[in-house]
Order: sequence, then C-alpha cells, then structure tokens
Amino acid sequence: MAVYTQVSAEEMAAFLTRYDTGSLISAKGIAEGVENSNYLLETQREDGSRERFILTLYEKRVNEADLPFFMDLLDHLGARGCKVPRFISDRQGAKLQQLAGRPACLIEYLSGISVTEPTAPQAASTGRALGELHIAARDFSGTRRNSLDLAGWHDLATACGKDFDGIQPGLGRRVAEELTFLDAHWPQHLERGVIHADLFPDNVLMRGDEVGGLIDFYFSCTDILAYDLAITHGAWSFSSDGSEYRPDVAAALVRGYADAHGLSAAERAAFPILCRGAALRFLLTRAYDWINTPPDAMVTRKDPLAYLRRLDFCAQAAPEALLGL
Ligand SMILES: Nc1ncnc2c1ncn2[C@@H]1O[C@H](COP(=O)(O)OP(=O)(O)O)[C@@H](O)[C@H]1O
Ligand SMILES: N[C@@H](CCOP(=O)(O)O)C(=O)O
Repeated sequence: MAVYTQVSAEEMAAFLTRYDTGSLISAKGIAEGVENSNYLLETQREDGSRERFILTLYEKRVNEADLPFFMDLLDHLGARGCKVPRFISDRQGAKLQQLAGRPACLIEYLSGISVTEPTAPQAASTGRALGELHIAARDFSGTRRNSLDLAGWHDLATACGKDFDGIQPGLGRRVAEELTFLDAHWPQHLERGVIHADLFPDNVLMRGDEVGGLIDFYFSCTDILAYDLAITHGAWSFSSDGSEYRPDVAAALVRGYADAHGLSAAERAAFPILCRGAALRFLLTRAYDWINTPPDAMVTRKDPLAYLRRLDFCAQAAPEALLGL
C-alpha cells in the first residue's frame, strides 16, 4: 500500500478550496505504486457534475526541484496528442502545493486499467505509444540528468554492499561482474532524448487493447531512447517473477515502437546490452528498497530477484530473441 502520508478528509477538503474543482465528496488511498502517496478524489460542482482527480504527495525519490520539469513535459506531450495527465493549476495558477508537510499536486484522472498479464496486442499499442512519446518530446527544451544511470548503479551497488548476499548468496559478486561488463560495453553514441524510464504495465492505463493513458513520469529524464524501449521490454515481456520470457509480447512491443519511431541498426545491435542495463537498474533499486524499507512500512516491497532472472536471461539470449525478429 503506497500511502506514506495520511491526509485527513478535512485537510483534503480545505486543500481543494484553492481549486475550481467543486467540493470533495470522496477520497480513497490508492494501494498501487511504491514511490509516492496517491489518493483518488471525487468532487462535485454546484451543477451536480462530478469529476475525479489524483492527489499525489511526493515522498522518497522525487526531488521537489524536478517537479517543474515533469509538469512542463506533460503539458508539452499533452499538447502534441500524447495521452498523459495534466497537472491542475489552482486559482492563482500554482500547480505545486504543500499538504501535510509534503510537496503535493492535483493531477488529471485518466480512465483505464493496468494489466498484469499483458497480451501481444496491448504490447504493440504500448510500443507505439512509447515511440510517439519519443517523437513528441523531440522539441521539448527541458532536460533532466538520469540519476539512475551507470554511475548511479555503481552508487546503489556500493550502498547495498554486503547486504546483497542476505537477499541471495553470491548476488554482490554477480552485480559487481555485471557492472564491470556494462562499464566496458555501455553504448555512447545512440540517439538521446526525453525518456519515460519506468513504463511498466502498471504505468499504462489500457482501454481494451489500446493505450488510454501513460502515467507516472517521475523517473523521466534525458537518456538513450532505445534504453527506454529496453526498460519497457523487460517489464512487459516476462512473467512478473522473471522466470518466463514471452517472445510474442516482446516482438509486438518492439514492432509497435519501430513502426511509430523507427529503430536503427545501431540501436538493434546495442539492444541486448541495453536490456542488461535495464534489468540491473531495477534489480538495484529493488535490492536497495528491500534492504532499507522498514518492516512496518505500508508498502509491498518488490522482489529484486525477479530482475536477476531477467538479467540472466538477457545475458545469454540471442539478440534476435530479444528483439523478436
Ligand atoms: N493520472 C492518473 N489517472 C488515473 N489513475 C492514476 C493516475 N495517476 C496514478 N494513478 C493510479 O495510482 C497508482 C499509483 O500511481 P503511480 O504514479 O504509479 O505511483 P508511484 O509513483 O507511487 O509508483 C497507479 O497505479 C494508478 O492506479
Ligand atoms: N517500476 C519499478 C518501481 C517504481 O514503481 P512505480 O509504481 O512507480 O512504477 C519496479 O517495478 O521496480
């Protein structure tokens, strides 16, 4: 359950008086997610019409100074037809607020369902949506360094240190070997731009086989575009515990992306390395959270070993198998 900060109904009702949203009629903590506290709010206007909103209080990894980048990015993408939620301005034009001692924003609600067992047609739509996002972001002027890049992975590995082997004996050595490999092979000259960097199935709201919304841009940053496809590939093309590879889903995702955006020969050649980096990145953040989440925290820790299995698979798979060619 990702509600780190409890907000009373009275505090929420008072918060909403800053906006032209009508008054609060219901509020529910949202169980999904691990990074921030999220509430689903429903409001009613004087004419009786109702509307839903997401209230997010920023915790953990989101730096308040990065919020303007995310807000401007979503405005930019929304204006170019991408299905992304807008941050709502209050009557004074402010999008960023303070609530219960945390930075907080009111966000447009998008309907749709996050699938847990993605199908090939859903992966194809998601690949297309990711390609369209990369194209729409080409003329976005904002930039944000990816703090979870190769250097950031080294920092996380150092922070986990000896605790890795409490998760699984030998894990520390495996991570160190992989970092050495990636230091030597990480591609330097692929096309860069704004990437989502966390396009897991829970961050895509599906309507049937079509994408109804892309959410949770709080890791978005400037990095290699094909690395974003590799992250999405790792999240969509395996069973959630990482034990089973789904080549049909992988092929549909890559084809959808290539149709919308294109995928160069250099990007295809580097794809196995990018997949290994993507698997290691999530192994590391999950391992760090596994080690550092207090036992009484109201959040379900995610299994780092599910990403070790993906890493092992990607390290031995033929490039054609990963690309679904
Ligand atoms: N704009 C939105 N529209 C509809 N549902 C949303 C929206 N933003 C978040 N949610 C819901 O809240 C959940 C958690 O949001 P998310 O941004 O993924 O949290 P976290 O950053 O903590 O991982 C999502 O899985 C989704 O169910
Ligand atoms: N997708 C990451 C964790 C970030 O959580 P999200 O709910 O913001 O997507 C993972 O699965 O490790």
